[in-house]
Amino acid sequence: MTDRVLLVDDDRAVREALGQTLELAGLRPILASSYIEAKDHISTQFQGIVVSDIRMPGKDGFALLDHARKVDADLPVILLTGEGDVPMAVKGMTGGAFDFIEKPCSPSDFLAVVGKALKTRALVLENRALKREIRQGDAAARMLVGTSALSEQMREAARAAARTSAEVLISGPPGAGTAKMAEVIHLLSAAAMRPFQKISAASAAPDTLAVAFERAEGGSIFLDEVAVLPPAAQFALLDLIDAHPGTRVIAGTYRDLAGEAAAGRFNPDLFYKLDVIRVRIPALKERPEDIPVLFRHYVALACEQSDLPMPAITPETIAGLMAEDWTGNARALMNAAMRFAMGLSESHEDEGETGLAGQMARVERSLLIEALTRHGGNATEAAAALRLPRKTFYDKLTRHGIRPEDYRS
Ligand SMILES: Nc1ncnc2c1ncn2[C@@H]1O[C@H](COP(=O)(O)OP(=O)(O)OP(=O)(O)O)[C@@H](O)[C@H]1O
Repeated sequence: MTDRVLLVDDDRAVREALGQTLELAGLRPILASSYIEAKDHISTQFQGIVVSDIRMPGKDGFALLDHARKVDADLPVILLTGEGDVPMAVKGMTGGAFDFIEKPCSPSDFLAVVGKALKTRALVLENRALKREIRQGDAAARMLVGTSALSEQMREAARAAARTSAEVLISGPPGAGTAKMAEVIHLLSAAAMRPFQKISAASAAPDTLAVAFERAEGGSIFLDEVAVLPPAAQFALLDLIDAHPGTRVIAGTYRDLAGEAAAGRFNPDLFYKLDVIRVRIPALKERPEDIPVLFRHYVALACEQSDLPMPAITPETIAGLMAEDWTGNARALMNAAMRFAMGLSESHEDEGETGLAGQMARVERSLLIEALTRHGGNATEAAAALRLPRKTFYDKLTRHGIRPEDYRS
């Protein structure tokens, strides 16, 4: 929301009176008494405008106007002038001020000028956000990394959920990215500029939930692992959802919530309230093509963050990664990437698996899993896809300890 007004005046009485006027109008003033105090609030992302007195001890309002124009030429600065100070006002306008207001002025005149400037600012920020989005792709493309068809389905699901304001239930194994998905849905939604609150359900008391709803008003609340929400908090959540229709609840779970409700371990009314839009995050082993992509992404990120040179990622490293089960999903892979970037990755040499035979076995294993996943656990179809006789296929499954039923969709 573009509702901030950086109000700069060395006269405390004026500052407080105008500040109150702004607050009464539902705006969020930041009061400053000098150039120095005001300066650091000014940035290209500033969600508001500047109103500054011209005459101040030290650097004056013109200096602040100059500074603001240098940081962000599209940031409206309104100057406050003394009564009849026309030459000052003219100087301000030629210096790029948005408008000027003569002191003393009525609250309605003051708010009219401020309102116009805020509207201009909102349009500029919105335009920039749109341009950024066009340049970088949307939040789903940027934040949900992966090239598999399942990844693309995930991004589409995020976009579809974001187009509505209904409750969302995200299911997925631990570490697979439920929290990330919730954030993406929020960022793509019409409430993107409102707050996003994340709560861990296991420790959530009714009071914690009430505070979160207050803070997130108009935005989204993400409840991590909602199945373990204590019973009292489950009741409170039902009421809070009804009392805050403008705030969206996005719940994450790695348990079967319908099953939990049927077994009497989860409030069924709450289940139905949350189960409006379903988004499933597949485990990493269901989309092995994403493993190298995610790994490279996080190695590059870790190197950038720690100012390290990007290490070479050899086909052997990739083969090793592909052969792992990744029960810890994206989180575990991300940690492995961080360790790798820092040269701390564990060596498999002791396991005697780095030779050609070991690497081929790992690749073979990942291909078998991939085929089973793609064919929903159907061994006949998976064997046909790999052009293997069924018997050979089953022998290989046994050798690798793979069970087709684990991949049934
Ligand atoms: N598709 C993805 N692209 C990029 N990063 C991802 C993706 N999925 C998950 N991650 C990253 O993996 C880590 C784990 O994701 P997240 O915290 O969302 O998982 P979670 O399912 O909520 O885990 P848990 O419930 O166990 O905390 C995060 O750092 C997240 O940024």
